[in-house]
This record gives sequence, C-alpha cells and structure tokens, in this order.
Amino acid sequence: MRDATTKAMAGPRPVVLSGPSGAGKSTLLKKLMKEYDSVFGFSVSHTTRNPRPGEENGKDYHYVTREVMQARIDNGEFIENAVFSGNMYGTSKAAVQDVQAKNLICILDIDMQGVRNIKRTDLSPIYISIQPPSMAVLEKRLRDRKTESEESLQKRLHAAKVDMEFSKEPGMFDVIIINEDLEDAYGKLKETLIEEINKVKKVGMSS
Ligand SMILES: Nc1ncnc2c1ncn2[C@@H]1O[C@H](COP(=O)(O)OP(=O)(O)OP(=O)(O)O)[C@@H](O)[C@H]1O
Ligand SMILES: Nc1nc2c(ncn2[C@@H]2O[C@H](COP(=O)(O)O)[C@@H](O)[C@H]2O)c(=O)[nH]1
Repeated sequence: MRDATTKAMAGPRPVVLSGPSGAGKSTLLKKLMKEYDSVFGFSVSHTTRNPRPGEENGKDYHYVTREVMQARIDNGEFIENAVFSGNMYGTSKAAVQDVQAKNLICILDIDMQGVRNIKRTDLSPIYISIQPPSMAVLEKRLRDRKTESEESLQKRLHAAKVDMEFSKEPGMFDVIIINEDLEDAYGKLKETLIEEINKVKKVGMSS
C-alpha cells in the first residue's frame, strides 16, 4: 500500500475524519467546508452504494458499479479501499491529488479499515476520530436520518462497536472528538485544525 504519488504533491497536511457511521463526520466537515471554502477540499471517494436523496455524483461520491470499482482497484488507482456494510468504498489517488494540486487541505472521510491502510502510505495526515456520546444516541441519529434499511442499520451499529474499540488503540488518532453538542464538537474540530488553516490562509494572502 506504500505509495509516493500523493506525497509528491505535498502541500498542507491532509486530514482524516473517521468514526462510526452516524457519528456526525459529514455534518462537521460540511460546516468546516462552508466556513473555510478556500482552505479545505474534500477527497471524493468512490462507492458502489446507491446515492441517497440529495447526494450528487462527483460531489458526495463517485458512484460506480462493483465491476468498475474492482477494475480500478486492480489497476492501482486507489490509495486505499474497503468493504463497509456490504458496499465497496475507496479513495483514489486522483481524488487526493485534485485537492492537493489546489494547495488546499485535503479531507478524507473514511472508515477504520481506511485509517489502517492510510497509515501504511506516505500521506501523513492528521487523524481525527468523531465519536457519538453513546451507542443509544448513535442508533437514534442513524434511525432519524432515515437513510438505512434495518439490515444496513444493524451492520452499521455492529461496525460502530468495533470502531469505538479500535479508536482506543494508543496512537491510532491524534484527536478524539465526542460529538454530543454539535457546536461544541465543531469548536474542538476547528481548534485542532487552526494551525493548518492559518498556514493555508497565509500562503493564500501572499500569492
Ligand atoms: N451533534 C449532533 N446532534 C444531533 N444530531 C446530530 C449531531 N451531529 C450530527 N447529527 C445528525 O446525525 C445524523 C448522522 O450524521 P452524519 O450523517 O453527519 O454522520 P456520519 O458520521 O457522516 O455518517 P456516515 O458515516 O454514515 O456518512 C444526521 O442526521 C445529522 O444531522
Ligand atoms: N475506507 C473508506 N471508507 C470510506 C470511504 N468513503 C466513505 N467511507 C466510509 O464509509 C462509511 C459509510 O459511508 P456512507 O456514506 O455510506 O454512510 C463511513 O464510515 C465513511 O467514513 C473511502 O473512500 N474509504
């Protein structure tokens, strides 16, 4: 998995947001990208899952068939890939390079398998885990989101238990943020990233 392609274009340090499905990763990263649109760029992953209402191809994900995804993986186009809740997901080299070429902070929203795989690359991101306050709250958020079938919901809750244990492994994450109150969690996320944000802003002002 060690790969120098993304390192060659190194600019600001990328950011990995991970944590259980439903913990609030997308909610937090959308807030961040809205407030700092000229600082962050989202690494648009590929997936074989169906788009949810309101999601856009090329913006939220690149939606592909299993055949296309597998062919691209076999062709070495991905930095990491994983199967989550029965669907394939992956970060392409192009997704990261597109953001890095603009000198923006590249944000990856990936599961724990992705975190393990990214740790074997040269990307060297800041690793942040977004955690729910409890499994009960997580289940309520996932149910209220109304995006999952009962089967998918159960798979995601099972993965969440494993994920929350995994996040306790020493050194796995630079920062763990409990997303109970959204504004508090967002404040902690900004605090964690403010140094990198200011670096990018400074370069933007001098160019
Ligand atoms: N602090 C919060 N308080 C209450 N609801 C929240 C909070 N943060 C997020 N939510 C809600 O919880 C649901 C799950 O959030 P979100 O979709 O951002 O999770 P996620 O971690 O990105 O999930 P996935 O990995 O499945 O994409 C959403 O409906 C969102 O509006
Ligand atoms: N390893 C990877 N995981 C990814 C990637 N893109 C998203 N994800 C993770 O999948 C689950 C489910 O996402 P959802 O959009 O179907 O709810 C979530 O934990 C994401 O973080 C990827 O490229 N690689």
